[in-house]
Amino acid sequence: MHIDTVSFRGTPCIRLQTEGATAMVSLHGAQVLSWMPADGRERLFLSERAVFDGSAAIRGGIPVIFPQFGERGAGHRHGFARNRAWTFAGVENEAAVFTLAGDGSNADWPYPFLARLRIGLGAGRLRVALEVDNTGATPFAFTAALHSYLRVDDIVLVAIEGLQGCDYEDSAAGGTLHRQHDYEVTFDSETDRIYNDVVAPLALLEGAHRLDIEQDGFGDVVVWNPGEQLCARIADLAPDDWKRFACIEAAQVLQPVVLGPGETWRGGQALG
Ligand SMILES: O=P(O)(O)OC[C@H]1O[C@@H](O)[C@H](O)[C@@H](O)[C@@H]1O
Repeated sequence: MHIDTVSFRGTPCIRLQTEGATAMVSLHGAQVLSWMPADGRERLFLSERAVFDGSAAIRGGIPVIFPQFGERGAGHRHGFARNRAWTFAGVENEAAVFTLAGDGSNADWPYPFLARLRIGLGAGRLRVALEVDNTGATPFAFTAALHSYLRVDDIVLVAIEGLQGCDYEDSAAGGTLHRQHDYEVTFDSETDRIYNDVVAPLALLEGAHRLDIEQDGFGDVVVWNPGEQLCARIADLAPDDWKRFACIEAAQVLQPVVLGPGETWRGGQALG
């Protein structure tokens, strides 16, 4: 894998290149901002209005959500990891490794930890894996997600396969519980769901395009698209951007991870 440091949209990034594919990873948040497989077609959505000055999370790419998903806890919405400077630690086993260490001084989540994000790239495949070590002396609990913003041409033509039969919490309808009866998930308004116990691989379909999505370690899948009305209220999205992405997140939300001293948790998402 060829690695160099570049400025992308004005923010310092590590660029990964192999077999004709390229990925840009921002040191801010260890966030993959761009992924172009060898066919040269960008697969991730990154908002033109994304903020890169650290004052907010970067809207798009693959934000790392840790140690709190959404507002399920006393800490920052979607956790602090997406707003921290991570360290590029080099390449190990063909994957670029980024680390973030906590010394327990964070008031909202006061636990020592070491997080590693491993990013592997192939001609047509991207794999992102999060590892968390408990480096302290007491157990801690956390929730997490790889919040992938997958780029589409028109959300109304998009379908997700692989969730039929799964139960989900509908966050856009007050957290009510439902079962996915239809074979495909499609989008016609705000969609914000947490599917649990997902085992089948997923696929994002749009016309002739298909993106396969696999996950391991993570038990849940979050599907999010703000729809037109919520999109209009999100400052770092353009009014039409809701048409341009579907978030399919490998997540561990409904059953928090509990990690004892010296233990490690791992979860990953592969796209391709
Ligand atoms: O605006 P944020 O903090 O990046 O969150 C975006 C969305 O992230 C999704 O994961 C949540 O399910 C949504 O409820 C939320 O709106």
